[in-house]
Amino acid sequence: MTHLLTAQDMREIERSAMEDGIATGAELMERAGRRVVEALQAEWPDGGRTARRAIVLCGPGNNGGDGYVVARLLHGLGWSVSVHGMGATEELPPDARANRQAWEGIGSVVPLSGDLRIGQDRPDLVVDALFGTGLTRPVDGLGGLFRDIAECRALGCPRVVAVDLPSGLCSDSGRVIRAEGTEPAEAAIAADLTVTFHRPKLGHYLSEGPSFCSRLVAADIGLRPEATAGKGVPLAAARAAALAKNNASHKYDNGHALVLTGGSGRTGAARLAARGALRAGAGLVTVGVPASAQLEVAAQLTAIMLTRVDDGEELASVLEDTRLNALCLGPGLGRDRVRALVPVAVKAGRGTVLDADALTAFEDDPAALFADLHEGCILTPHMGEFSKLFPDLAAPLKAAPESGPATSRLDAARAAAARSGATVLLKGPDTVIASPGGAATIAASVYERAAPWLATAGTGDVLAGIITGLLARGFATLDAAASGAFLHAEAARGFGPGLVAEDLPEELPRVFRALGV
Ligand SMILES: NC(=O)C1=CN([C@@H]2O[C@H](COP(=O)(O)OP(=O)(O)OC[C@H]3O[C@@H](n4cnc5c(N)ncnc54)[C@H](O)[C@@H]3O)[C@@H](O)[C@H]2O)[C@@H](O)CC1
Ligand SMILES: [K+]
Repeated sequence: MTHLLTAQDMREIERSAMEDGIATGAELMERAGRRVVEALQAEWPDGGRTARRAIVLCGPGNNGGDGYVVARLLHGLGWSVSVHGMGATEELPPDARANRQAWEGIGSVVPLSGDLRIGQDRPDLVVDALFGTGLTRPVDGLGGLFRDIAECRALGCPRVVAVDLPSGLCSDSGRVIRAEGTEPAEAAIAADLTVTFHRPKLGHYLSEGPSFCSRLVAADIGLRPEATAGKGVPLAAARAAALAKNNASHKYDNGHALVLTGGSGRTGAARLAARGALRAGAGLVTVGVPASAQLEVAAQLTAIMLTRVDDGEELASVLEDTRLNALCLGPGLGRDRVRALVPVAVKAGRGTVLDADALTAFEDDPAALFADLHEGCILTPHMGEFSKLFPDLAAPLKAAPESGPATSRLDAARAAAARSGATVLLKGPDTVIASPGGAATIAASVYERAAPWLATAGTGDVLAGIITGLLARGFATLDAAASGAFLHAEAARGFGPGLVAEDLPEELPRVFRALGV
């Protein structure tokens, strides 16, 4: 399982490797530079043609040190290399200084100026080694150069390789560190390929990270895997063994999910969720319908059962059946029904997914919702819904982050989980899932797992249903949310272009087969 690290984690891993004599800083830097060159050769094998020209931009720290290694190695491969550097040689940290001096034995270092325009030089490659995990404030005075690089890159030349991280991007949040009023494109360099070291960082996966990194390679620089133990946040993945069913099991062994619908004309979202719960493997799924919508829903369902739930009292009596072990409220529920049904559902103490209306109906009084939430509850907001329930936690995500490490979506989800007492799944291409105790997972549909067709109406309802189905099957809360988000994205990827929400549950059998379930 891949774990995403913070900059602090990485510094600790590097420090312990040096203290334990695993490698010196100079060795790590040499390997880092070498891995970058290997990765760009593997990415662009056509780099073997003659007239290869690179501009290497080197910053004032160890990221810049890696850049001086890359410059030396590219020169050794016959490239024509120009180096533009920040800071004076004697001010650089020791390993970076040594590598700059080694480069100075080969060529010059032009002081980096914001007036540099790469369009005039027409290089094949720009190596961005300005800032990596040490970025703490907006990059100053280089906006014009960054815009120039972006404009040239948009025309197809040069290619841009980022060393460790695109400069300007915050390693812990994936947000561009920038002054209020500036655009991300003038505060960070978008790359075609990003080569990071040892393990990916949170910033490669969260927020703007993937769009600035484009392609991500995590290269081995000889740090021990054990050094990472206990560090980082795992990327969600599905475990075939956990998803498989026992051949001897009865339908009730796989739980009974109850999904509550809205009134007449508003039942589609809950039916989508119910179908998701059934395909995720719940033994039985029942939809709870108000009298006004009973006929409409009955006409649409076959394997899914139906029971009448008009108000809180009826819900309480339905829930006397303790075999109903997972509940889903929100999709299409309608605000009036939310206020009547959510408190009863939550107090029943079952695994409970609250989505859509079940969240926004508490906009005026989130504390009223949080008061009864328990560890079996999962809130599944997208950013708009999150802002309504947790406006103070959403605010720093909307403002330009002027210093690093910046508040991340993970920080916000963790704080929301702690406050609400429920697991919070904050939806996006970088879905973050946090439980009240601080445990977290990231279910990212980015890079080779991108699922752009998921951004369509009704897909969130299916996600709520899949998670409810997994809760019914007995998955622990965080695991249900993380596995549900993973399966949901895999179903979207498997179906591909043209996907609509109805396709997601029907794609799950193929996802299970591909996972070896
Ligand atoms: N940690 C590790 O295990 C390894 C780190 N390496 C490289 O070292 C990098 C981290 O190096 P550093 O910690 O020196 O940090 P950086 O090289 O990212 O930044 C250099 C320094 O610039 C200053 N700074 C921050 N924001 C600034 C801004 N906006 N304008 C001007 N100065 C600013 C800070 O004092 C910072 O320490 C990694 O990204 C990676 O490229 C590699 O050499 C290999 C191993
Ligand atoms: K960089």
